[in-house]
Amino acid sequence: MIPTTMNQMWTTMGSTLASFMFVWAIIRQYCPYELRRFFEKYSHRIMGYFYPYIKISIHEFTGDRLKRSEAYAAVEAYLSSNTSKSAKRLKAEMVKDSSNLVLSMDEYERVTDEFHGATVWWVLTKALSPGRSMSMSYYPEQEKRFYKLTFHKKYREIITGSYLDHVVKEGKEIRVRNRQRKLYTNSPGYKWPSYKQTMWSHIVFEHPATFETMALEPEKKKEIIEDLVTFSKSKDFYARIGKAWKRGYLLYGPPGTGKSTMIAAMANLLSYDVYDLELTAVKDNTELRKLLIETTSKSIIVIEDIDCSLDLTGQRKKKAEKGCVDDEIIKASKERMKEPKEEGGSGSSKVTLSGLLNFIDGLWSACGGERLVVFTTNYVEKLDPALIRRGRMDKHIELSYCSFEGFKVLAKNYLRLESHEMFDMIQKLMGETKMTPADVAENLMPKSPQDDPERCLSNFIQALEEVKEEEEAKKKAEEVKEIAATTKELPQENKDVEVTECSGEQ
Ligand SMILES: Nc1ncnc2c1ncn2[C@@H]1O[C@H](COP(=O)(O)OP(=O)(O)OP(=O)(O)O)[C@@H](O)[C@H]1O
Ligand SMILES: [Mg+2]
Repeated sequence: MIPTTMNQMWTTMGSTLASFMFVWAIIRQYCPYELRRFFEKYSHRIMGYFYPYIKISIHEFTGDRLKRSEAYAAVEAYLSSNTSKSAKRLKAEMVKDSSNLVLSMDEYERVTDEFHGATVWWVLTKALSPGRSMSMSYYPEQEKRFYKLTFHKKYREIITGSYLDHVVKEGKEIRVRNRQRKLYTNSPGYKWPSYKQTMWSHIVFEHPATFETMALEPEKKKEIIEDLVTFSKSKDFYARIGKAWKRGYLLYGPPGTGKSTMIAAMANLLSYDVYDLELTAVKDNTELRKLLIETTSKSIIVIEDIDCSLDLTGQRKKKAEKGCVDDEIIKASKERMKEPKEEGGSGSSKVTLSGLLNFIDGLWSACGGERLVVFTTNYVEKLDPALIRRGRMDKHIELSYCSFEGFKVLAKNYLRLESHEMFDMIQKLMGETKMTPADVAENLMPKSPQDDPERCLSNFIQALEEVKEEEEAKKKAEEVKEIAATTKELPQENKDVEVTECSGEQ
């Protein structure tokens, strides 16, 4: 009895559908456009009464088509991790910079997911993009891809209330876990517009430096780490106080004191990407702004040796004296550009101090959020105060010569020694000399297989003694020079006195 009823039901449904399709084909063929639209609209409504399922689409690109949707990327990550076991047709891709094949569901593949008793179906679909206009012709993608989520209307609240949040949250976590961090640099001589969608080139960021391996006083290290971690967790705080979620760090100190190493340690601590901005390769302020817009959140924007990048020092004073600041800087930059450049340099940077100031904390700098801006310099006193004032460069960190505490970190890293009888001697010598962490590290490095920790330590003591002797000799030479200068000046002073006296007598 039941099979007969089922058969009858299927037959009725089939014939109804066939009639509907027939009518629809006729309407499509012969009806004017307005009537077709009208029919489409109402047929969807009618279908809505009988069709118990709800569909949600998550498109790959957002409205302006320049930026990939974060929701799409999160869903993609969620599905490739959670459903690749159940999908029957999988796509294997060698993701750029990765050595492994990454599996994800193939187009039109349908996978099922369960959440708190609700069953949902995901399909990856594509449709032709309506934006195949001339203006978009240089974008290679012409197809709109989107995920379609289907579920019964009785689960509406669960799905829209918590399932979608769960998918996006888990997808984002998966992306952060699997993410290979990148080191970006701006390519000189870049032409815009071009087939490339970004002005940055990148490689995988693989620097091994960490705060643990950095030679730094423990309190200073702790303070910097706490500052960074607090920043990374302060999204709500920055929103509450009405400030863009970014922070500036100025790292200054002599060469070889660990400024670049600290940037790598910062990136590793927070799992941020690094944008190493070569300012001399940036054509002008507009290009600088474009570069800024293209940086992503969770990143560190670095300008190394800011004092050498462009002639940005003390230009504000000249403004008051000579008029237009920009003209002065452009002139200075041009002079610099006449000098032989490294290969690849654009040789025509017109970036100005005001452009750079806007880059750091102008209106555009707020887009994206969660970014650190780091400047390094060997000569902090050369920089324009406007560039490094608090608010732009919020934290100034001086990296200086190696302390005994710093040496202990390096001895642990390089020689696996936490203490040794020679340490007292080293502590005394380090108190009397100035050696950069880079030099200490080099001296502790074993140079041959026979170099055991003791030999490395005695080599280091020898190096310290040599530095001490050099410093003492230099000091003595300076003292001699000073004495010579004063004794040279003396007769001159006496002569003046004599002349005065003579003239007084006359
Ligand atoms: N504080 C430090 N802790 C551990 N290693 C250090 C430290 N400072 C320097 N080094 C070692 O010295 C090398 C040079 O350091 P780094 O490039 O960070 O110096 P820098 O301050 O950026 O120099 P410059 O001003 O010339 O750019 C690094 O490869 C690192 O191994
Ligand atoms: Mg450096």
